[in-house]
Amino acid sequence: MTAVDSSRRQPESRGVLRICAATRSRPPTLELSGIGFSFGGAPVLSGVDLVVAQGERRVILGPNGAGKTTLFNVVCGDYSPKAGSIRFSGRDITDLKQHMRARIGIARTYQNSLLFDGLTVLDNIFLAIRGVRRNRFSLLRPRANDRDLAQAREIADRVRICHLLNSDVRDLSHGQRRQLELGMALAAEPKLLMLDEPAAGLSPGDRPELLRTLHELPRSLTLVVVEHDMDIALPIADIVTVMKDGAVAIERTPDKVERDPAVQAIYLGEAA
Ligand SMILES: Nc1ncnc2c1ncn2[C@@H]1O[C@H](COP(=O)(O)OP(=O)(O)OP(=O)(O)O)[C@@H](O)[C@H]1O
Repeated sequence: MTAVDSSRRQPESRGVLRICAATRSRPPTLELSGIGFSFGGAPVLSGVDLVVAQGERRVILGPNGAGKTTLFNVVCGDYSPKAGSIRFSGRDITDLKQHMRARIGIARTYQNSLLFDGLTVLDNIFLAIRGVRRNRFSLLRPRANDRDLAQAREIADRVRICHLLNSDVRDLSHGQRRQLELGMALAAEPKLLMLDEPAAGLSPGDRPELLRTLHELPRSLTLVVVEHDMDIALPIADIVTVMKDGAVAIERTPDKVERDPAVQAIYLGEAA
């Protein structure tokens, strides 16, 4: 992890800076500095500083309403921050449009499914690939040896649903739909992948599958994950950021999170 402005950091962050020398030595992929956002007059994010190194797995925890999803929306361009700046691979993207952020390598999933019901798994991934290509408006039916179709099959394999290629997505289980969403986010070949509660609603049987898929993602990919389920969150995290009241409250390595009294106090609604 790399500090945006070490003079403004909480004392808790210094331990992480020492511990995470491995990730600190890599260049930052995502740098948020002083991010502020409000709905109407109600502040939701204030002074959020966050730096995620290339290839790092960052998990963001925090109680309901802490601002985690809003932060995702600001990074991906769904919302414009009212204050602060966003840098991606060294480039200031604070004012860049959402579709351009996707094109330069930022992909995300949402808490709720965003799939093309009525189409097959293969069609969904194929359309996600074509959606980020410059020639995406081609009306020609793809040939059997189409490069994008081959890539769609590879992605289905990577997210463990290659046996479902010809299934209508309406017939998939919730867990299979979440795996497909992950595949569709990977279709853009992102540098930064942001997953919003990937384990939400998964059955106990689906969780190990998700965990395996996340572990197998290439280490060149930077991952930022909001997840309430500690059994998913902690095994994949290099660093855990805990948010409270729209700000970063704590940064820890995953081994220090579960028994940390300050983290427990945040979840129990006490002063940290
Ligand atoms: N569209 C909106 N309009 C007004 N207020 C909103 C809107 N979306 C979120 N909020 C408020 O902003 C705050 C932060 O919400 P957000 O969804 O970012 O929190 P979160 O940490 O992701 O919570 P959860 O874990 O429940 O998903 C909450 O108080 C929420 O009620």
